[in-house]
Amino acid sequence: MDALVPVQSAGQRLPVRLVSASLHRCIGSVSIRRSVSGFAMDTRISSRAPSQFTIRSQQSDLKESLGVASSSDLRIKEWEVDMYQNELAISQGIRIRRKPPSKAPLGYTGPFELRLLNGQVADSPSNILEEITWFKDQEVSRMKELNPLEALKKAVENAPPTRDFVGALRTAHQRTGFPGLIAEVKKASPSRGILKENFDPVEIAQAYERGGAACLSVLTDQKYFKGGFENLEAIRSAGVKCPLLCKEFVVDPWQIYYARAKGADAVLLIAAILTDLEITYLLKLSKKLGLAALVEVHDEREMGRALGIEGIELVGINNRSLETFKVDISNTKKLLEGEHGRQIREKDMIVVGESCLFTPDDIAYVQDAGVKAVLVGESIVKQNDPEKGIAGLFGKNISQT
Ligand SMILES: O=C(O)c1ccccc1NCC(=O)[C@H](O)[C@H](O)COP(=O)(O)O
Repeated sequence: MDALVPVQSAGQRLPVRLVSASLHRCIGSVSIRRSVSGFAMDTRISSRAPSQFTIRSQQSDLKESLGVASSSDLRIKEWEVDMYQNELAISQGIRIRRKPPSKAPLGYTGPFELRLLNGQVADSPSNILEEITWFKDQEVSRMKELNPLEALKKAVENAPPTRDFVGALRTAHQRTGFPGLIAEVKKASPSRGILKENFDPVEIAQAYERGGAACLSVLTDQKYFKGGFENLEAIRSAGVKCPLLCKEFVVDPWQIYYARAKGADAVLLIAAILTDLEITYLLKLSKKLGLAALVEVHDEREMGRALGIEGIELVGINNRSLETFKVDISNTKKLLEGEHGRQIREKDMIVVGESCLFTPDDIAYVQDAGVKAVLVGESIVKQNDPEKGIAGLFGKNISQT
């Protein structure tokens, strides 16, 4: 397993001196906790009915490595690390909390007492993205029980090679003169409700491919988008050649392995819910597994963060705020102006214009702003014939024929 890169990345400022100092002291614990929650501990403890003895000895290994004496000390350490993680996220302008706030465990004394005493902490999600993120955290824990990491790693080793997602977008852009299309296979969304009643993911995917899509985006979230990993698998096994983006809310490295095992060629990393360190790490992991990563941003701050992270090839600008649902395609133009636009051109990154694109004028608008690819769902999935929907969107048949 890759070692985690240092917690404090270049240029990052933490809000409180005390926390900064504590974070440095805690780097060891953060790394341990991240590898614990992401990989080692959950997987080992959950792997097929371990005996009480195994669990106890694993816990005592962990206690030893953390230098704690009792289970209550361990709970305190874990809780503290979550709090540090929150501080780090806040310092990067991330508003989405990764978990519902929890009270300090009994016996805790330390810097977070001050925050808890001062702050009014809302314990229900502040917006839909936060709600999804909290739900995902729980869902992933349950899914890990059923699919331990070690088994997933074996599946990944035996999986067929991935397809070149970024290459397909570049080729389509060169071939058609239009932005390469990532066509979204989506039955429903929180903002728009049900988009297509008789939803057949394979039929839609095949129609998109015939219509000239370069890549497909497949919603795998069940609760909020009525998607599923079975759709990803079915599209892959039906012989669709377009590279596939697993459209998920990634909060844990385990999900990257899972996406790869289920046939994805690319994953989505949403800057609004992930810290710079997490994006850096998930990006490296994705590359290691042969997956492309689409890093999605919505505002100037997130774009600035993405540009500071080494190795990002694909940046998506979402015209929809995932917190308020407000849509505005001039967001793409705004984020590509000035210094950010200059850096993107210099690095030859592919920018993907995402959401709310309905007409040839919309496509021309985001293309003029500088995108080389677009991600489109609603306007084409809703059509009786999604193949024709693509021609309507571009004002032209963009298929090979
Ligand atoms: O679309 C939503 O309601 C939504 C809510 C919370 C998180 C993500 C959400 N959507 C993801 C997307 O942004 C779109 O699926 C994608 O960009 C395509 O957009 P569109 O062409 O407008 O369907």
